[in-house]
Amino acid sequence: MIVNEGVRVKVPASTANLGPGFDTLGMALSLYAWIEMKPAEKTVFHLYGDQMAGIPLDKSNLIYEVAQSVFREAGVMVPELEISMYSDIPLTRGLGSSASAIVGALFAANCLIGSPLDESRLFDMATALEGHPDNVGASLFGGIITAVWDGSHAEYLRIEPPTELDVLVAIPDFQLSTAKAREVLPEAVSLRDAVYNVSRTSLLQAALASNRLDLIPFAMQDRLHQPYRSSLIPGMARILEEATAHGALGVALSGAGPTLLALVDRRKQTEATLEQFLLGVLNEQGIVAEMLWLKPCTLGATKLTIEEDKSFLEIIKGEVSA
Ligand SMILES: Nc1ncnc2c1ncn2[C@@H]1O[C@H](COP(=O)(O)OP(=O)(O)O)[C@@H](O)[C@H]1O
Ligand SMILES: N[C@@H](CCOP(=O)(O)O)C(=O)O
Repeated sequence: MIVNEGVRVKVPASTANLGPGFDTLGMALSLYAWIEMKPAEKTVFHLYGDQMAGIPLDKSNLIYEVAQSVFREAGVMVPELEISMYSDIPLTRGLGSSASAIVGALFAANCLIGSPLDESRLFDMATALEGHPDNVGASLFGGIITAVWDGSHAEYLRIEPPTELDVLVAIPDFQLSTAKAREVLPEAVSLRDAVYNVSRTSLLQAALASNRLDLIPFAMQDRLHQPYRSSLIPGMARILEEATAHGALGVALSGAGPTLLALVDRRKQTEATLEQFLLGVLNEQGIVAEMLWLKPCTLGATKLTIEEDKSFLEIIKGEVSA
């Protein structure tokens, strides 16, 4: 099998659990990570950007481990790698940094050895590693992903995001790991709560697939995880309750939090009011938050052409400022 000299890939962030779609419905967002992977004499890492603090620089690094799982699966040996990564996706905030790292590593490693694994296999491997398909599906395929996972295989349908949909995220200045945010969830829920979520997830998917933004306010609520996680994010309960009165189509915890995400109809021009409301509520609770306006990202993981005369960092600088 041919091992290429090097590959560069770009991967979007994602929001999991979109509205009522707990562990099911994800959307790719216009915030990115870039990875360069090359075979090397000795493994070395170059991590750039404010978001990479604390990431291991040895073979326990997630990107390295995931790449090796691709090589094992394909029956190829590439034991030593030079890995460069730059990311604008904040760590442990509910915007899918781990999913983007897993997908980026799988995709880059597969490209490096001539893409012997198909997308479906990469999706299964990514879901097994992440534990749920919504984040990794969105980062791999882009757009809005509705997915099921049977423990060994993930199946999905990709929905093209409505063109008028904007996304506001409020990213609190504290981390909340997915593992910690899963500990507060109950083992079982009532039939009533299950029906509450099933009906809204069905309506939300149909509304997104048919450009019916007007139905989103009736379909974004959740009873499977948000009520239990609410105590971990001061101000969240009020934001979930009142954001639609301040111009959001709907609001949700992004992934396992602490980021809060609002869906907005661009034509309504409610940006300033909504932003002030979200920030005001969080500030009242003593929480500093970064507010970012994003768009749904229609592209998933993408291989970039390597321009021989440009370094990894030059490419990133060009992309980030574009
Ligand atoms: N580029 C990366 N390289 C190595 N590990 C990463 C990378 N990005 C994320 N991770 C791991 O994923 C963890 C965050 O995952 P998680 O708690 O699921 O939050 P989220 O995915 O929402 O950011 C980080 O603490 C780190 O261990
Ligand atoms: N469905 C998962 C989603 C975790 O997403 P992340 O972006 O916070 O890693 C959950 O809610 O536990």
